[in-house]
Amino acid sequence: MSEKIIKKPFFIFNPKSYLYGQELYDLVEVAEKLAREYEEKISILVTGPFADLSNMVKITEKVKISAQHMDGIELGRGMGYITAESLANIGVKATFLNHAEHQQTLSELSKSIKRSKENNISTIVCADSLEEAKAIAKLDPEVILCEPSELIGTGKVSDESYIKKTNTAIREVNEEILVMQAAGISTADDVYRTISLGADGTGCTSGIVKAENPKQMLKDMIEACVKAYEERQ
Ligand SMILES: O=C(CO)COP(=O)(O)O
Repeated sequence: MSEKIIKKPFFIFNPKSYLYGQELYDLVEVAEKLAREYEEKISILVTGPFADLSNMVKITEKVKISAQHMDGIELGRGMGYITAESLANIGVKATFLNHAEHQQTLSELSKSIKRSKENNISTIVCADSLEEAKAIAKLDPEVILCEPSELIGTGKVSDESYIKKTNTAIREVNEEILVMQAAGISTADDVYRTISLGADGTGCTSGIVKAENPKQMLKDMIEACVKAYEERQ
């Protein structure tokens, strides 16, 4: 069993392929400062391109660094694949799986989740619909990210009924799974609303990388996550 490294509430900054190198590390350092300041109050994760992960791990202590994808193969043949061992070896603590921009079949997902657990890597598995979320919940990932693909990058967020329905459906299958709600999160108010509606965590890509001041937006979103969760308790 993998040791759980993600606690409620959590916030994931997921710069995808928008950023790399120093521009990315500058934001990772902002996230690290906040993770130290709010250590008891929030888990903060940042994903990165594979080539940047090792450098990101070196400049962080409290922020958990996540891969954007991981394959379920064993060590051996597998040209161009990413193994759990290679990520764990450099200190990566989590991985996204089945993102709308890097989809996997249920059978591939099941293998990736198994290999992640064998290597103490937390899994954040994306689901595009209520039905997909229920099917993925049976595979026992650490986090399910409910993220309707059509909202990604639009600045439009899931409606209240979708958030509540998916939160409940996942917890009915397995109450240990953490529920993340995202896609279209573009302001600190979006973060506050999502957590207030019962999500364990949320996150953002374009709302931060395209903001006038990405560092400030990252800070505002993380603080909104802490505030909403405290008020919910
Ligand atoms: O795909 C996403 C994270 O998994 C979200 O993307 P946006 O924040 O740009 O909508």
